[in-house]
Amino acid sequence: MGEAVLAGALAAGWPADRVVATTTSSDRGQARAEALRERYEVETTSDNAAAVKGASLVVLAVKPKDMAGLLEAISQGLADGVVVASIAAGLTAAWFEERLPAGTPVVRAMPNTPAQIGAGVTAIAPGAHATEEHLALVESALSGAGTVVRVAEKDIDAVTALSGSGPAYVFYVIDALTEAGVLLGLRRDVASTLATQTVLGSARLVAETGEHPVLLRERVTSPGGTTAAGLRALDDRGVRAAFLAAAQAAYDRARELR
Ligand SMILES: NC(=O)C1=CN([C@@H]2O[C@H](COP(=O)(O)OP(=O)(O)OC[C@H]3O[C@@H](n4cnc5c(N)ncnc54)[C@H](OP(=O)(O)O)[C@@H]3O)[C@@H](O)[C@H]2O)C=CC1
Ligand SMILES: O=C(O)[C@@H]1CCC=N1
Repeated sequence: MGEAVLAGALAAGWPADRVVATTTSSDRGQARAEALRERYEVETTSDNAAAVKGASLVVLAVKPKDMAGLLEAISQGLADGVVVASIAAGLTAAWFEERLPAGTPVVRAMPNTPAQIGAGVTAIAPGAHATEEHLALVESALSGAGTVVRVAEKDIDAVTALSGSGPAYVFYVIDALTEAGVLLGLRRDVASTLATQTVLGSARLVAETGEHPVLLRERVTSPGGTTAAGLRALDDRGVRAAFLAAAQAAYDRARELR
């Protein structure tokens, strides 16, 4: 996810020669550093404390369990006026503020993996010391990865459950539709193309017409036709309730991560 944020910042016009990406010093981390240098022509290092010196924006993209150690390593070296943005699930702005020098502006961000192709959606929310100017800086870094929306921080766990985790639900649907096509005798590659383009086209239709999904669904559903039969099977199996339960479970899990 950190790489997607990096690619987005460069796409948004942040100059590569002013961006430093950090990795671990493990073999895997070093291989990743080499790949990042080749792909993006940015400086890389495994010295987080050195990387943050003089930075105006520090984006933290490690797993929640690794965040406390990372903050310990960088806190002393942060420049005055730096903005710290975190993309970690669960960890609140207050959690960061407790571990950073007093008054550090913190912005919480929740991107999603379509950011890799500039088609992500990211919600950002200010911590206690973050101003409009700080939010605008973070937004400018993330805007190359897709749409950016602003929310109150109390809503970030809900965002995590919906759009942060959401691509996985959609991939699950694409995979299930592909299997359904195979079950009905279609070749796997044909079924995969049909399932993928159906999800892509339907999402674009919602986004580009601005019409309500219920109305668009009704237009597909001819009286006494095939779609009505298919939708009844989804209702009979509680698929809508399953999506609500999935979002609730993801939300609850985000709150357990702190
Ligand atoms: N995946 C997703 O869809 C989304 C993830 N997030 C959040 O993004 C964060 C990262 O998740 P994700 O990308 O999936 O996880 P990954 O494990 O894929 O990425 C984390 C990366 O951080 C590196 N790392 C760990 N410690 C350090 C360190 N001290 N210095 C530099 N690099 C370090 C790891 O290196 P190594 O492998 O060498 O240990 C790894 O490459 C999480 O907090 C998650 O909640 C947010 C939105 C969406
Ligand atoms: O699964 C996770 O914890 C992360 C956060 C949002 C998407 N992936």
